[in-house]
Amino acid sequence: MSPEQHDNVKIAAPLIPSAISVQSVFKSFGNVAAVKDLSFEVPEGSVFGLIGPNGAGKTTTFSMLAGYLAPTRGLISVLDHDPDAVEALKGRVGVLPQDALLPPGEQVGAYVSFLAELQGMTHSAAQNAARAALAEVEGADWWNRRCGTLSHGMAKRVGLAQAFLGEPRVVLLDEPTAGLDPRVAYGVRRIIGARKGRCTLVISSHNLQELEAICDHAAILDHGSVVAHGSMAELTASSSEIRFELAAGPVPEDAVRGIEAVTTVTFDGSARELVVTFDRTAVDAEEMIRRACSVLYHHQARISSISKGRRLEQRVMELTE
Ligand SMILES: Nc1ncnc2c1ncn2[C@@H]1O[C@H](COP(=O)(O)OP(=O)(O)OP(=O)(O)O)[C@@H](O)[C@H]1O
Repeated sequence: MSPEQHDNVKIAAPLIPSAISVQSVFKSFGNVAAVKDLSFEVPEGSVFGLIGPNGAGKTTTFSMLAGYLAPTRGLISVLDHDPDAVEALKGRVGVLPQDALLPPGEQVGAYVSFLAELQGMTHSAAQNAARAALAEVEGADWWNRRCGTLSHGMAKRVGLAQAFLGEPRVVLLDEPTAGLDPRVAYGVRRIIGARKGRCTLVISSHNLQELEAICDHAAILDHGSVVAHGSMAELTASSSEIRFELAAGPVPEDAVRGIEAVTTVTFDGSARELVVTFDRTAVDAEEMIRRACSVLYHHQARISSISKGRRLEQRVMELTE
């Protein structure tokens, strides 16, 4: 399927203001078009996932949002400024690049507080901000450690601390859990999750389960273009589609089709999955589950599991090549 054939799921204009706006952005490297006609909005206060397979354009997009790369064409605004407006955005945007390296000979506390001073803080304010940021990533005890002695997971958390310095309004995280063992990755996810509601977070990641759990909005990229964007509920259709996994036994498809507000019913015999879509302006998902369960039980169907919508992973597989 070519990108042009994708049903570009554009959700209605956000009711909340955008922290980041990307409009018709193109980025080429020589004759390689890394990003083509990219447009999406990141609602203020959201946790926004940048999703896509290898080569989709995530890092290029991330680098443009962070002001590291200029678009070839199009408009990006971060908190109503060009992303490279260093002075205007100083202290208001925190960035964790994917391969951020710490200076091995520097002590953690001195390094993080130096970065805080670069944001314009006084020496004592910078020390306080560095202590607060390190405490947030559970690294308060590392103040006197040399960066070069930290494990990969600790270094990633120091990277997060520098991105959180001074309560930025926007935090950009590129692959924050890549290469971490599951326990450390879990800890990093917990730290990021605790930031929810305090700022706008943009997270680029390959880990779709992680993004589904943590993000409330996302853009799915493929071949340099956005193939879908919107709230996680919209992307996974969790408010308009119910999936029933049925154990061996009757599958009363027609009876389910007859339920008021049901729009389509399909049954995948190999997965034994009954997929019910419905008019969500007429009923909510919980009411549809109640109605469908009642019909399924009445016809002696045996329900193994019920889920709302598709997994993000499934949606991404459908939309990307
Ligand atoms: N500096 C560059 N010079 C030439 N081509 C580039 C450059 N940076 C990226 N590209 C190309 O642009 C396209 C998008 O790359 P990008 O790194 O943004 O994708 P990605 O989604 O981050 O991929 P991955 O998940 O593998 O990191 C790819 O085809 C890549 O080869």
